Amino acid sequence: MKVFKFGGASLKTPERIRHVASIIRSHATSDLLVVVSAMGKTTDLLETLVATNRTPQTMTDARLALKKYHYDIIDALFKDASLVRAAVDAQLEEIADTLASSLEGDLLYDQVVSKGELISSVILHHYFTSEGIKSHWLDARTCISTDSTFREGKVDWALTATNAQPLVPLLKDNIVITQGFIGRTPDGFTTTLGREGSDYTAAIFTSTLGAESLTIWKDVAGVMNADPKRFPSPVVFEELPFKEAAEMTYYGANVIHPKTIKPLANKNIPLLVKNFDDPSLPGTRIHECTVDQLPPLIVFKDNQCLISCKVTDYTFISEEQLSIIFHALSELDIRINLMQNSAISFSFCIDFRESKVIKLIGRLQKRFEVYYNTGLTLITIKNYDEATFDTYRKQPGVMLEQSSRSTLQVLVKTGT
Ligand SMILES: Nc1ncnc2c1ncn2[C@@H]1O[C@H](COP(=O)(O)OP(=O)(O)O)[C@@H](O)[C@H]1O
Ligand SMILES: N[C@@H](CC(=O)OP(=O)(O)O)C(=O)O
Repeated sequence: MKVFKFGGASLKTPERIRHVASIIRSHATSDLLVVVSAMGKTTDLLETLVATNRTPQTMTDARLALKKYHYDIIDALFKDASLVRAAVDAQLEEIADTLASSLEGDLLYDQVVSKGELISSVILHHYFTSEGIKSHWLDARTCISTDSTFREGKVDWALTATNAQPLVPLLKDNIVITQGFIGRTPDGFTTTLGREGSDYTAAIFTSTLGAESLTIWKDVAGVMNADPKRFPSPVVFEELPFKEAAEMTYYGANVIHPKTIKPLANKNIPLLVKNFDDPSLPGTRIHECTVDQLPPLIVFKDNQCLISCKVTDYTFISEEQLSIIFHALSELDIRINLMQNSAISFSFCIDFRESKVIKLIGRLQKRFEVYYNTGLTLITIKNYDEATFDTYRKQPGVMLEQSSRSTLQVLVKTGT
């Protein structure tokens, strides 16, 4: 069996959804698990419904936009849209009920933001069925078990593997369509696996079911040495070792979610990144291989925050102080993207998630003088050559820089 994953960019219009059906039809009508994300920018819209600065007006606008966007897609896909409209309405009503409940914070976020995938998978299931593709709709939450770390659910692999077993016979006669990005806690709350986490869901199913491959369909020709939205003509890799792909995603190449590689590499299952618009293109095969002489890989990670902790009494930064900082980071589940220390201060760069950063700074201020900057981009150049090394070091606004024999990282001021 195989697993296919289609992201929001591949599902954003009725034409693209028709194209998804044609890709599926040309590959198989059974032994295929299809994982889908929310359509287009739906997840961003859902986030505005739970944002801390939401106003009645932004909420009304977002609700109307959500309904109109999905209705327009449904009306273009179905002759009789009433059944599918009703299914979408049911999800929208659940969102309204949840927003009116006493839930709050990250728990509320996950109950609402998870709805995008539920809506898109219902529409696709009905569309496949109307097109004669035998499709079974699966609620991914009945398989993907997580703990209660809302917004970043940690997967219970053993339970998930047990939950997924009933899929094996089901896949013999149908394709199974399910949602990326979402899971469920033991006490029945929905969790999300982190923004852009549908790739990870697809890898979990692939690994758990022992599928022969995972294909992620993207709006690019494959994995490239730089984001084509930032660079005019990057090189497309035909193949890439798991290790290189894992490092690229770790540094922030958002073509694949960082957690996707490990479950596949551990079971030696190839990951194919294929072009959605032109499936005849070879795409990129990520697997166990060696590739000589990779070109410089350039990765931009936006929305970074630099925090500097300075000791106040001229003591040098010691293991004890570092342990206080790392303990706070670990308790708040924050990952460091770059770090550097001097005699009396320790600086590190993390993703800017406002609520977490505020909590972290509050804790660190008890022991240190704390300074921070936001609106930064971390640029990583792996396998740098002389030209790229010079270009990136000399650009304006560099706040922190670090290089090893093969990798250069610069943290640059880009926003406010
Ligand atoms: N190294 C890279 N190679 C290819 N695409 C990249 C790379 N880095 C960033 N990207 C971006 O990733 C995008 C695809 O990811 P994404 O928008 O998350 O797709 P989806 O919605 O299908 O999950 C591309 O449009 C491209 O701009
Ligand atoms: N819809 C979620 C999960 C996801 O993975 O989406 P996409 O596959 O479109 O990146 C998000 O936008 O974060």
